[in-house]
Amino acid sequence: MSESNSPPPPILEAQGLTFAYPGRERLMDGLDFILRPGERIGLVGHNGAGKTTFFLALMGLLKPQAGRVFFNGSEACTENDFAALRRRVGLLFQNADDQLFSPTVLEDVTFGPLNLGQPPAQARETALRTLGMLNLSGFEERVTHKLSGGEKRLVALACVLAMEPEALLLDEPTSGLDPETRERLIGILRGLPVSYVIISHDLDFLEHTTGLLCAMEHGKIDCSPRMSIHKHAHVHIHGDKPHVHQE
Ligand SMILES: Nc1ncnc2c1ncn2[C@@H]1O[C@H](COP(=O)(O)OP(=O)(O)OP(=O)(O)O)[C@@H](O)[C@H]1O
Repeated sequence: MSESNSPPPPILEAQGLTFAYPGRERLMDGLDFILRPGERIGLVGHNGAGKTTFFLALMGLLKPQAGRVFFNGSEACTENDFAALRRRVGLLFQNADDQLFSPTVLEDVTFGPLNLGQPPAQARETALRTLGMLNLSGFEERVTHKLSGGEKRLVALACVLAMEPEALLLDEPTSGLDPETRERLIGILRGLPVSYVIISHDLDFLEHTTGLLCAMEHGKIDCSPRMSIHKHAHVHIHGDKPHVHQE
């Protein structure tokens, strides 16, 4: 097969990640994971399983004791490599306050495009367009720290999307959202032309926004087909494990 016919490399790949916080048991123990172009993955697992920690390792925000991370087929080794990865992969933090730091919404959403080198007028345009896409027009001059929890979450998502990322890592995006906003988020995610991984305990949300379900347990991630959410499957929590009834 000629090189041009070979499939594109995974957007993100983790090989053999191993990590423990000092004095704690291992949260990742030879963990492998692949996000391919076009894939939308739901990641479930009990509280404290290490899902957020895994995202931080993928982004280079935490250094595993062993293992490798690849971005578009190239290994990310240095801090510069991970900085480049972070310009192309958006992480929505579990806590929106970790994402928002500017006085106003517009300043916060403009920060990413400016950082990517867009001239101020273009960065402002990008930010306004992104806010509009999320139905947040009119929020531009709002004081970020005075927003409600759900509003903060959407503004944090706007900050991530304004960078026009190739892939998204979303850590519990529905927490704090009312049913209407949650529905709006489902529509937004379904319309995005990006691959993503969503950590969530909300299996109904994952059923609507992802095509593959993976579970993190005992330091590894299992994405075997039996975990997939099928169109007509009934999904619910069985014990602390996602449980899928086949037709
Ligand atoms: N900086 C830290 N130092 C020590 N332990 C930590 C640190 N950060 C997280 N932990 C612990 O590591 C474990 C895994 O945390 P993590 O947030 O990755 O889990 P999670 O699967 O995302 O959980 P949840 O579903 O509750 O958000 C937890 O027991 C947590 O208390």
